[in-house]
Amino acid sequence: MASDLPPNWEVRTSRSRGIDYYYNHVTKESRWERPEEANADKVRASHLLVKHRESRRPSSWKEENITRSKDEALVLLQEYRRQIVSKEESFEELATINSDCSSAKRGGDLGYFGPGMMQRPFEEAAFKLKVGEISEPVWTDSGVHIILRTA
Ligand SMILES: O=C(N[C@H](Cc1nc2ccccc2[nH]1)C(=O)O)c1cc2ccccc2s1
Repeated sequence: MASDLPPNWEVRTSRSRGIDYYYNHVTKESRWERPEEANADKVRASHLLVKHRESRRPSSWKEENITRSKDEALVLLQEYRRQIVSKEESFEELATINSDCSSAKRGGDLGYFGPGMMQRPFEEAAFKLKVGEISEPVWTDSGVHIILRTA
């Protein structure tokens, strides 16, 4: 995404070849290819996960043995989504209280991630979102999620 150079890099022109190269004045490294921002192919997102009895690990910090059905999990998640979209509650607040993922301790924040780092349905949904947008319910082997893209 960001086309500007990462910190400490500058463009120089090779005297012998007459073409641009890239020089890092801190590390004194030079290279022909343009250095990309570290997060160029990454997104940052938070999520609220509701697990069910068929989840890959039907247990969480909230509940040792999760027995709700998939349908019950979806009803719960859709109510959380309604409260967030109507601005009755914040995403961070509801994720902290209700998410069955350990990221609940960080308001649902998963940090930056790139392709191949999260379960595929989650990754595909997250990369489709614009910053600030909340997904529809997304099913993975872990349960059902709503995702907020934050960067
Ligand atoms: O896989 C995790 N937690 C699982 C539930 C889960 N399953 C997921 C699938 C996709 C994205 C996030 C997900 N979180 C658990 O607690 O059973 C992660 C927790 C955290 C915490 C901080 C940052 C990344 C992660 S990924």
